[in-house]
Amino acid sequence: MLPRLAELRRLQSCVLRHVRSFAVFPGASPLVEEAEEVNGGRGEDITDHLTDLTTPASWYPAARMMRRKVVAHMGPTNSGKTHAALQALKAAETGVYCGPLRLLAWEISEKLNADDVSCSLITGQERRVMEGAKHAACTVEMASVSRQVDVAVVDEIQMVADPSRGHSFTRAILGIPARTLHVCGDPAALPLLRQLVQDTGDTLEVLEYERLLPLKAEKAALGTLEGVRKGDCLVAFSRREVHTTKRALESWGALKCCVVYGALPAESRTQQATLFNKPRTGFNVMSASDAVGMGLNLNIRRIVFTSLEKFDGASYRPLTAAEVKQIAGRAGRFGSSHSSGRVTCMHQEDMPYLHTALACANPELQQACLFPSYQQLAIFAEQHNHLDLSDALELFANRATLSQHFFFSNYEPMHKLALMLRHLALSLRDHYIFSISPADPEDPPVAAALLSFASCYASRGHVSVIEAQRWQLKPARTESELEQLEAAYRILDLYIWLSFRMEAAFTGRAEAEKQRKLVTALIEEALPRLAINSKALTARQRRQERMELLDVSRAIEDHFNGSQWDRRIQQKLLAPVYQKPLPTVPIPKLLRRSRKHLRDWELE
Ligand SMILES: Nc1ncnc2c1ncn2[C@@H]1O[C@H](COP(=O)(O)OP(=O)(O)OP(=O)(O)O)[C@@H](O)[C@H]1O
Ligand SMILES: [Mg+2]
Repeated sequence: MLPRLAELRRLQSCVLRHVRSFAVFPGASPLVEEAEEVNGGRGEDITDHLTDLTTPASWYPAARMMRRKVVAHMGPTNSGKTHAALQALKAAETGVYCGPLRLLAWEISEKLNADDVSCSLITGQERRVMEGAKHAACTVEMASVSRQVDVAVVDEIQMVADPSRGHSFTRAILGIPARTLHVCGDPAALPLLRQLVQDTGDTLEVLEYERLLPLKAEKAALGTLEGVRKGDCLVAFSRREVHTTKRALESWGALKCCVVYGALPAESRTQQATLFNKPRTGFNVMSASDAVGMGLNLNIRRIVFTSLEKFDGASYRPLTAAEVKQIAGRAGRFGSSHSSGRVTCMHQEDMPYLHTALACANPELQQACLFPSYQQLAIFAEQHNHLDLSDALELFANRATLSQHFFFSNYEPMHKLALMLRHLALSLRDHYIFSISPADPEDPPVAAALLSFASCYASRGHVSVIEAQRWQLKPARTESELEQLEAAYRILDLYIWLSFRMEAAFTGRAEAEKQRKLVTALIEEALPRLAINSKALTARQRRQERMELLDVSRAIEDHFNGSQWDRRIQQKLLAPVYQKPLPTVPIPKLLRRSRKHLRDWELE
């Protein structure tokens, strides 16, 4: 047999082996499966060009077999874009909605089911498959690129330029095989969208929208909290400030304050939004982080920025104009009880920047984010003497060639997790799944949980939610106990996410979902009751807390660098939260007790 042919045969079997290793995830609805698409259509020269990412449109054979009609709904926030796209989705025989947040996917699946369009919900952590449903609402990462539908909606497409998650939007826009693909987003994304549609050979129709209700920037800043009125949403950029603002507002007794922030479970954010939106609940103002910027339909009269700076993981930076507008645009939603939206700041010195940001158009997006599929990485690793995932990722990123309209995704978080796990006996596929999981390497308890899940899995091939993590589920009396509950939620969420991808090993999903529900109830029970006041911590306690966090992050850092855990620090990290025995109180009783708290201030 010709050597070339032998080489090809070997490669072909290698591709098939990797494709098969990524079976469609059990429980996914027929419309949705995740990232196991075949990197098809490139046949014999796959090794030479494996890191050639210059033609991503050719990665999606199912979409290329049809001439799709792309409809772009372009406009500012609150201009009816999603609403219009949903009308087409509801009228279609089959369809899928892809959004950036679980909250949005939830909201849309609720909306469609309420309108008698049976719609499944598929996110990384939820599978609510409705019997016979021909519609699904999913997070964009879960979009299928091999199942054909009549209509697909990809919402918030300006996120195609997001350095970490943008590649999922690029994959959805290039690869969903929909007869009609509706995309909604900011007009700044239009020139780049035109380029993507030109690459795919589809047709493009552009619909432009105006804000449905005016958004007015006030002239003067609020100055102090005394100026806060019902319907206001105060926006801060740290969990601590959100709670401190809540505490300060409630200290007068006139206002009851809901909270929304990223670390809060999605269910609790919805519950807080409902408390805020419904009349006569008594909760008439909101203290929120930028998590309020997308996904929740809120009855906000005015947005008050307590700051126009945020910490982006490395340093403090001013909000971009797009971020200011995304958040300000939440005021005065069409259909809410307000005839317009208003926006201001707490401090007068921020007002000029606010006015400038609101007045300027968002800079046009130049490039879409791109990341290789699992198959490409797996074959590349195999072709290079079976490199482990972290090395393969680095080498691939260094060698990748892209066209001028794309940039390589920020793979740092995934690389850190891959490094942390590289000493474990994991197959490439399992190492990849653990490394793309929604564990934030900068989130010590969750990173520690991932490490223990993966260690359990590598040594025993099985991970029960009770075995791998032990935490105390009890009503939170202090802010740090509330933070522990929020961490427990994220760890349960991570376990459930893994259980959908490694079902035979993570067998405690039902138990984890029950505990996640309990933790959510305990968090929601604590929020209105907890007197959180960062000043309550003495300077010594605050210093101690900061030292602990420093110790912990140093331990995690050591781990990333492959050195041994510092046993003392590991005990410090794991002992306070995870290694105490579960409460003797049986869970249902604890849940009833929490429910009793819930009833005390439940909605009328
Ligand atoms: N034609 C309409 N009839 C009734 N309600 C509408 C209509 N258009 C929009 N709405 C409602 O107005 C609100 C804002 O609309 P929508 O969410 O579609 O705006 P958007 O442009 O997608 O906003 P964002 O950019 O913030 O996502 C929603 O509650 C939506 O249901
Ligand atoms: Mg929208």
